[in-house]
Amino acid sequence: MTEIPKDHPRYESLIAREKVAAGVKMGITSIQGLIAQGRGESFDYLIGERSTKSALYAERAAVAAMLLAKNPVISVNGNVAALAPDKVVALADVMGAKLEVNLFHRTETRVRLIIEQLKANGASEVLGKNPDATLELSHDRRLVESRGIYSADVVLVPLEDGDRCEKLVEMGKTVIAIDLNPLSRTSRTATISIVDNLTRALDNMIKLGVELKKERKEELVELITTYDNKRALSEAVSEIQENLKAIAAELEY
Ligand SMILES: Nc1ncnc2c1ncn2[C@@H]1O[C@H](COP(=O)(O)OP(=O)(O)OP(=O)(O)O)[C@@H](O)[C@H]1O
Ligand SMILES: CC(C)(COP(=O)(O)O)[C@@H](O)C(=O)O
Ligand code: BAL
Repeated sequence: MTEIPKDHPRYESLIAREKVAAGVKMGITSIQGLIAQGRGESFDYLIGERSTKSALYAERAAVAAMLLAKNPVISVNGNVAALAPDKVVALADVMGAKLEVNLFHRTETRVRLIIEQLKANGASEVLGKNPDATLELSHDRRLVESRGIYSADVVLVPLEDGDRCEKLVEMGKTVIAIDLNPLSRTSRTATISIVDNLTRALDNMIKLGVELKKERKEELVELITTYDNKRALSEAVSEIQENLKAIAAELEY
């Protein structure tokens, strides 16, 4: 990895880029994952590279939904495994959730390497190697495990594809997306759309998980029933508008 000086103004973002590039070299991340990361970075710029108010609102509801779930599952792809293997394992622990590898550019080698990566970061069990169920999709993301994504009531899908997200919602599941693009089909079809960077979102969710675990069940139910995803998404778009307006005002001469 290229050494990134700690005092670089975009340190976090450059480290993330190095991690995804290293993921490709290790065979964990698909080459297409680099493009997905670049698209994410551009939206991160637009939201100001911080967790916005609307993101925190969605993250709180997402944590409540995961804590109340009977079978919560976190879906892991090649970008997630490169960027935050320690954080997804920590989140699964706090939430009592299962981890399942689910890939668009699926190869058995990548599935194996990602499982090894998660285990090296402390996961005891990772599903995805032996899919025994299918979603109604015409690509490899259809391959799932019956104990995992197939029967999950709540699924966390970071960096998701719109059509699988839609399918999971159609199956009656609560789908939590993490996607920096509030305009993506994923963001617009998920039950809870978190418009935030994967690494910041996971850090926030781990902290919130520890905090909300101490709450009464009624409080968690209240958080979910009062949550409005349209409001969260609309605020995410407004936050981008405000950010751009502030920059435009600065540039005006
Ligand atoms: N580190 C990251 N954190 C959060 N989101 C990210 C990150 N890297 C990439 N993304 C987002 O993940 C998405 C993955 O890209 P992909 O090409 O699958 O989107 P898409 O096909 O446009 O999605 P959709 O089908 O939902 O419209 C992009 O919208 C991108 O903004
Ligand atoms: C690159 C990726 C974001 C993930 O790919 P994989 O790790 O194979 O699920 C994929 O969804 C895509 O948009 O191309
Ligand atoms: N975004 C296209 C591929 C996928 O994530 O399923």
